[in-house]
Parts: sequence; structure tokens; C-alpha cells
Amino acid sequence: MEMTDGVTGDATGDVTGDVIELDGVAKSFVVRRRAGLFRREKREVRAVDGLSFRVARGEMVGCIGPNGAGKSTTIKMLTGILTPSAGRLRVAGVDPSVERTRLARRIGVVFGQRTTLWWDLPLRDSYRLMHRMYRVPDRRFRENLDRCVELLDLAELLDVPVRQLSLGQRMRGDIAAALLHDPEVLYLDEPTIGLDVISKAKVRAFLRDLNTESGTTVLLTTHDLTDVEQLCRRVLVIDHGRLMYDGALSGLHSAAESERTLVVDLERELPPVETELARTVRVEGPRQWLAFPASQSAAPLVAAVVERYPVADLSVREPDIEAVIARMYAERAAATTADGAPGAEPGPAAAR
Ligand SMILES: Nc1ncnc2c1ncn2[C@@H]1O[C@H](COP(=O)(O)OP(=O)(O)OP(=O)(O)O)[C@@H](O)[C@H]1O
Repeated sequence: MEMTDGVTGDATGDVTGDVIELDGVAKSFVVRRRAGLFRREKREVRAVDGLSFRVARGEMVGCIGPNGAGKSTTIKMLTGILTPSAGRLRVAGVDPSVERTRLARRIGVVFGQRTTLWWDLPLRDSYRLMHRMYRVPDRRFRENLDRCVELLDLAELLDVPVRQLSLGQRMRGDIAAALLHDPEVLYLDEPTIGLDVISKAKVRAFLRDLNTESGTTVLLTTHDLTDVEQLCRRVLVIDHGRLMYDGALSGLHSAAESERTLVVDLERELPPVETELARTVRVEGPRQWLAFPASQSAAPLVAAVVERYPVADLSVREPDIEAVIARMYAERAAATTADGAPGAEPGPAAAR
């Protein structure tokens, strides 16, 4: 399939304030697999299936989804490495697959799973090569390098060949490499994958400062929800190449109809608490767990329980975001089975 719109947009991308624009973007791969001794059959994999969203200049947006959801494919299309099978895609007003080289000077990319650095060269030499490749003015290059070296703690590592760096050190080296040419947009595909707690914290602190101080637009994919919690006000949830949710992380709770839990310590062991405001989901001795919709206030439930039962103590537990997302995926899978086709319309995404 061809792009539905081959027109190249304006070169600034400033008209709407949106630096990333996707309208109905799709990407299919044809894979061949063995279907017998001599026979191979072709199958189409729809990695991205009608994805539409926009990212405003200066935003930092997190993109999450299960394995194979289409996140990396989306990033690859945004860099121009892959050409969409359908839809319209613009980055800073430019069609990435048509003007990949021109766009390369305006974007930075970090793939957590592989490095863009030269394996046998010390970091410093990789950076020198990038300096020339991107034709960064000398002064600007020195300033950017100094800043990255300081904030990413790279001083001791500049003369070490990349192959000798630990994963966390290499990741910091890669992030610096992506920023030496002052990109307007930074894509990070799993920037904290495999890092220890301290390295993760360093990377996150750096990205937060970069976004607030330099106004760099950041789109990151991750499996680590803490990345999103700490960095992004907005999250995109992608599954089967489609947008399931687009909004604040906190809004995921209502989107997935999640539940909070009232933990009740009774003065003695009693049969399960009965109330129409909640479901008693667990009883252990005098302690009982009552699940109620996260969108509802806990106050009426607390009042009802206290009025009818001898209560020693109470506490409310918020739903854990991982559980919320797991629930969202499960609901989606159930809808898919019921419809017989992946991708029943995702209500929450359309709400934004
Ligand atoms: N070059 C390719 N050829 C064939 N299929 C591909 C190719 N690249 C990706 N796919 C398929 O497209 C789908 C989406 O893959 P993608 O790597 O974009 O997912 P992802 O969300 O990044 O997953 P993960 O979280 O595991 O990295 C998967 O089913 C994958 O197998």
C-alpha cells in the first residue's frame, strides 16, 4: 500500500504547535513462514494499525504497551527508517521517510537495546565523528558536550572504548550522542531497560532537566511505568498497533474502571461485610478488604461500614498502575475475542 498523502508539509512544523503528527498511520510487514516441507505461506503482520496522535512542541510523552504492540515500529517511522504503509506522518513539518537526512539534523534517537556509538572507539572519538557528521558548529558542539559530560557523569568515561562500558554507562553515552546536534525532538526507545536503580534515576533526572530547560520535545517508549510516572504528564497506551488511551497517567484508572480498596480492621472476626457500595474481596481474621470503584468517594462507604460494624481501624489503598494497565489489556483482549477482530474502538483514547 502507498502513503495516502505524499505531500510534504511546511518545513517548520510550527503552524499548529504540533511537532509530531500522525493521522491514521499504519505499517504492515509481510512475513513468510514454513507451511509444510516445501511450502511457505505469506502472512501480513499489522504492526501499526491506524494510529493518530499529536505531540506539541516541548511536550514529554510516554508510550507504553505490551510486547509487539507496535511502539518500536512507530519510532522507526518517526525517524524515517521505516515508511508507513498508509496514513500521514509529519515530524517538524517534514515527512520523515521522504526527507530522512534533512530530518536527522533535527531529531535525536536512542534505542535502549542497541547503540549508535562505534563499538571499538572511545566515547570521545564517537562524539568527534558525530560532530562532523551533523556539521555542528564547533562552539555549540563543545557547549553541548560539556553539558552532557557534566550532567550525565561522563568525564571518566570519555576515553574508554564503548565495548568496555557497562550498560548504564553506555546508555548515558548514547543519550549524549543523541543530543550533541541540539535536536528539537528526542525519541527514546526503552531508555532505562536493564539499568540499575541508580542509573535509572540519573537518566530520568537528566531527561527531566533537558525537557524543562531546553524545551526539547521527548517521546519515550518504556515498559517501566516509573519512567512515565516520573517524567510524563501524558501517556499513550498502544496495543495491537492501535491507540487505547491518550491522556494523563492518573486518568488510566477511570479508563480501566479500576478499583480502590478499603482495608477494614474489625474488633473481632466476623462474616464478610455486606454493603451495596463495595465487594468484600478478602477476609483474613478480623481484617477485611472491600473493593469499590476508584471513581467513587470512599466517604459513604466508610460511614456505612462504621455505622454497622465494630471498626478498630481503616485505610484506603489506591490501585496499582501496573494492575490498572493489565486490566485494560485484559478488557481489550476480551473485547477482541467478542468482536472477532482486534481493535474495537478504544473509547478513552478518543476522549482526549
Ligand atoms: N521487520 C519486521 N518484519 C516483520 N515483522 C515485524 C518487523 N518489525 C516488527 N514486526 C512485528 O510487528 C509487531 C510490532 O513490533 P514492535 O517491535 O513495533 O513492537 P513493540 O511494541 O516495540 O514491542 P516490544 O515492547 O517487545 O519491543 C510485532 O508483531 C513484530 O513481530
